[in-house]
Amino acid sequence: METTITPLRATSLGRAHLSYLPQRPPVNLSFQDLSYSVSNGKASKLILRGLNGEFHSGQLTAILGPSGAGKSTLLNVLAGYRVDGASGMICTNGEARDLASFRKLSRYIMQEDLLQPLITVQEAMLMAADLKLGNKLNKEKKAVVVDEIIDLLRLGKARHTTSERLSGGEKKRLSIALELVNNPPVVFLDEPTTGLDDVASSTCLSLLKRVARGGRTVVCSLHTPSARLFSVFDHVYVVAEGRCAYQGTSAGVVPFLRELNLPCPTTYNPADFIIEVSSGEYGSHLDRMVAAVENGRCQRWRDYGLEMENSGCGELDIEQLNSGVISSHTYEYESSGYEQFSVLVKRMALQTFRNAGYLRLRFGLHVFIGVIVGALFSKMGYDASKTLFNFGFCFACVMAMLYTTMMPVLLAFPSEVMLIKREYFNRWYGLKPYFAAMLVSRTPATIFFALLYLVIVYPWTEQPMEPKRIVMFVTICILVALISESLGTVISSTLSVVNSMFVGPVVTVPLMLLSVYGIGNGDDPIPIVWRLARACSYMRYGLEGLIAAVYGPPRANLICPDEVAYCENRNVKHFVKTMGMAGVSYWVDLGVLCGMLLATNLAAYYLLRQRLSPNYAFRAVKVIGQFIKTKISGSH
Ligand SMILES: Nc1ncnc2c1ncn2[C@@H]1O[C@H](COP(=O)(O)OP(=O)(O)OP(=O)(O)O)[C@@H](O)[C@H]1O
Repeated sequence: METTITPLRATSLGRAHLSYLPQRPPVNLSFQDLSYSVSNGKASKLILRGLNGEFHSGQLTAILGPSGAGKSTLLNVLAGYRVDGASGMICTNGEARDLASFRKLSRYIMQEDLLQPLITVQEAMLMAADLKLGNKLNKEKKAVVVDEIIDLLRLGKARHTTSERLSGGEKKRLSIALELVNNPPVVFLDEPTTGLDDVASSTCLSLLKRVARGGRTVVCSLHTPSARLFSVFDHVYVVAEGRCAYQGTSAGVVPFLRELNLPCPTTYNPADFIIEVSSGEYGSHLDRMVAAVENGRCQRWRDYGLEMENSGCGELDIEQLNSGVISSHTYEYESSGYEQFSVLVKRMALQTFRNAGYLRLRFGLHVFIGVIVGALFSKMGYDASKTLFNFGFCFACVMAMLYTTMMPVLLAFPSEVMLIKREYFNRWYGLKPYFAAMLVSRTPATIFFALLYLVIVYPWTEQPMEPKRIVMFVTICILVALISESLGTVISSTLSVVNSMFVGPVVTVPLMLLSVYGIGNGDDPIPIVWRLARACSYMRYGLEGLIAAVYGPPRANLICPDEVAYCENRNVKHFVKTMGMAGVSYWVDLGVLCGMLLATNLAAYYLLRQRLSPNYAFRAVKVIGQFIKTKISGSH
């Protein structure tokens, strides 16, 4: 379908005045014999059992059911968030769903409000508009779109508040607002009222109903809504034990149950009652309910009471739709890779500068470590009686570069991945622009802090003040810092914070030990296995590079203090030989470090891609991992 952008008239409902948004086709969603199972290594567990149903555009649909019934799973499968393990047919407008095309048309708002921190509502909305609408609209029109959505979701008062300071309800509304920016025809929401009080839930649901009235298919999974909230829904789909226990209007619930000889007490909330009945609190009636609605096939209750309520979708003035066909949609992003890159760099830079506390902490940390290292190795650069200690200084620099850059990544990146996952799934941007923006935005800070540390320690420890040696030393330190940062990204791109913090040291300690393996051996050869293992340690190349920068030829003999009778390591060449680094070339080390930086970044990119959309090999590895985990936990 050609996406045309025309100003839309205000709807006759006078509620959803959205101008300039791309017109989209209405999307009716239906599914037949939908099953979903998970394998836990030993056996597979059937979670959804042959469900059928239809969710129409212009309607607000609730998926209800007892806890553990399969509501979120159904939503995940319909949204395409979970694909493996699903069987059956999912159709859009009567035709088999094409997942890639469907993802472009649908948005999934997850239970947790994963919002970019330190960005105001207005900024977040404008950035979302830049990413999702590209250059099809000029700045002024994008501002109009943003203002209208902010008004629609009543976020005007919080316009200049940063996302972490928003209330629970405002966060939820911002999550919804961000996904409405390019007018998606289908919106899925997992538990949109969780954590909200009754008033906030009511506001949220009536806003969603307005969104639906704009012609979108809005589907939410919900726990037990109050009777007032329940009546807001146009369509209710009850799931119990992975089967459909009711499908129809909210008004149809009571007569449906009455027909099955399950009269709802007049003072009772019908939503609570149908959930209690389906969960077996009044005996086992689930089979009868499932049979009465033919596991979701029966349409008898679909329009029940709609004439009375005058709220059927037939009454709607759905102006934001046109008659396009979905299948001819292009799968491209609305904005170019470069546009995505520049918006993301701007967003990341803004977040970095606003995070003053973190910047101050990082600044303080580098100064603190610089002072400690400087004091420990004070004036040892020219002192022939302390040459061995000066070697220790070079090693300390490698360690400082390793831990000061890797640890923040291990701590912060796993949460960032969750955010990327949401935005990537909802097609805000591609991974390449994101990854490039991440590298561009974080590298200057890494270089700045490495320099801050070196400005303290280099002169304090009296290393040679020759410009060439300084540049060589600084370059190696920066490369070690950048590799450590990328290695942190490799580790944390697939692991949780806890696991990352565990795996980080587990990976780096052997690399650290290997970097000093064979030191002091002089010319004695070390076994090939250890040589090969040592070749994998970037810290080894870092250490060699620093030694070459400081002691590489031409360097005069060191000064032996008067009070010391004999300085064994006065001759630099002799010292380097004793350390087993006689044949070391600075340029080879530099080249290998550059290669390793490239390799770690490629690995980080690959793993992040697999985390966001895993290929078969990666999924197989995950299943094998789960299998091993089950075996291990089963054997205890
Ligand atoms: N990956 C999985 N492995 C094993 N069991 C799973 C997995 N995912 C879901 N389940 C099980 O499937 C059932 C349905 O889960 P789901 O999250 O869809 O329920 P729900 O209806 O949304 O529940 P709640 O209202 O409590 O959030 C639960 O019993 C859950 O334990």
